[in-house]
Amino acid sequence: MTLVTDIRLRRVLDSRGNPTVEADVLTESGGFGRAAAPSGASTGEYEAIELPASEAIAAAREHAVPRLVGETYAGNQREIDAALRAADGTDDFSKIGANSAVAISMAAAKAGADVLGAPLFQHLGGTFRGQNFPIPLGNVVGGGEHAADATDIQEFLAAPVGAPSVADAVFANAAVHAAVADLLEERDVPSGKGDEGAWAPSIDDEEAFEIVDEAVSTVEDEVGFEIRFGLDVAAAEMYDDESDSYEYESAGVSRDTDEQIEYVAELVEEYDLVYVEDPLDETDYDAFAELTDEVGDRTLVCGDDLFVTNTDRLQEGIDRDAANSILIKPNQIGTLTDAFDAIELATEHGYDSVVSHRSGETEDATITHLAVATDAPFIKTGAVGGERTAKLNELIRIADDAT
Ligand SMILES: O=C(O)[C@@H](CO)OP(=O)(O)O
Ligand SMILES: [Mg+2]
Repeated sequence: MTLVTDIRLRRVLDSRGNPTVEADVLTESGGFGRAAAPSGASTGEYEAIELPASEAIAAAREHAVPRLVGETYAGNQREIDAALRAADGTDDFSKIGANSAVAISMAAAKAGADVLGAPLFQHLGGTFRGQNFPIPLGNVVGGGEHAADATDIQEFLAAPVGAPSVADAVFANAAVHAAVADLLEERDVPSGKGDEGAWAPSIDDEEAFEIVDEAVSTVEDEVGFEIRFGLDVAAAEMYDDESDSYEYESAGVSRDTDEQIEYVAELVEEYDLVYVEDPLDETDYDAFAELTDEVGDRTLVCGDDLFVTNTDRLQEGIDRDAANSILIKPNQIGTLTDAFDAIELATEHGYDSVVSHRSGETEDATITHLAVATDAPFIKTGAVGGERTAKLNELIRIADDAT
């Protein structure tokens, strides 16, 4: 029934206005799945390779499509993803592009779910999924690679940890986003938005901490449940190899590795941060381990560029006690199978998984289903903006049993 009978690939727009790969997968019994690849700006050095969309499409048509059509079953995700890997033949999908691979992988999963008549999260995670929901981490202020002339820290993320329901959590993050706008206006700070819809004012990190802290407290008082916040430092982007230091350009501050560890530990303390992603360079397992030793009992120390959803890199982190959570981005590794394997390895070793969007996104909501399917405690997918609300609204629908 789920025999793949056709795969169509096309270029569509992502949220930054760049071309990305969209895949349609059709099956023998009329099953249909469509998915599109997202795209990062602060990409990790060890990520799978994204090719220009037209190149990725041409390569996938030549090498992957003939191996999948008439040969594989959309209901068998491991078989689909193994065929994609075999068609590519490299470790990093540099032949067909991780963008083609992930679009086909996700579209096949949707086609499989369509034939079975099950919601995608249930097809991926089994019949007992759909009872627990991830807490959304909402980007409310940001800079780094996502906006010019804004904060050095890439993302300040609202975390409605005490929300009684998914919808309450989603609306709380939007309210924090709105409260930040009010505070910026009070301070006469003009602001546009960055790639993920977060405010991107021309302020330094210190001022951003004050504003986000106040916005979170204000909304917490309004809604009556606990809201905390966290960070994606994206420290690899500010790390300078030659001087072995972290350069905070808007504040005009430079920190060596020990100072960076102390600085982040102090931030965790002062703001009771619930989450700290990529606080250190993507190659520095030792520094990650030191910080985790200091604050890992109080906060999630999450590896994004450090682990790049790769089980080898995660295993190394586990062996070295480098962190206590992993960011999961299917396009960083190329297939849903690989993303699942990373989540399973993480869970086995007590690491929390945070399923994540990219800064360049589409209306595709596969990551929401992946988060529910794997019982991930958090999902990072912005707070506002159509390509972000596509995921958040899907989460509300899943919780409402309406997918
Ligand atoms: O660093 C990150 O975590 C992501 C998503 O927020 O950004 P990008 O997609 O640019 O890598
Ligand atoms: Mg990150």
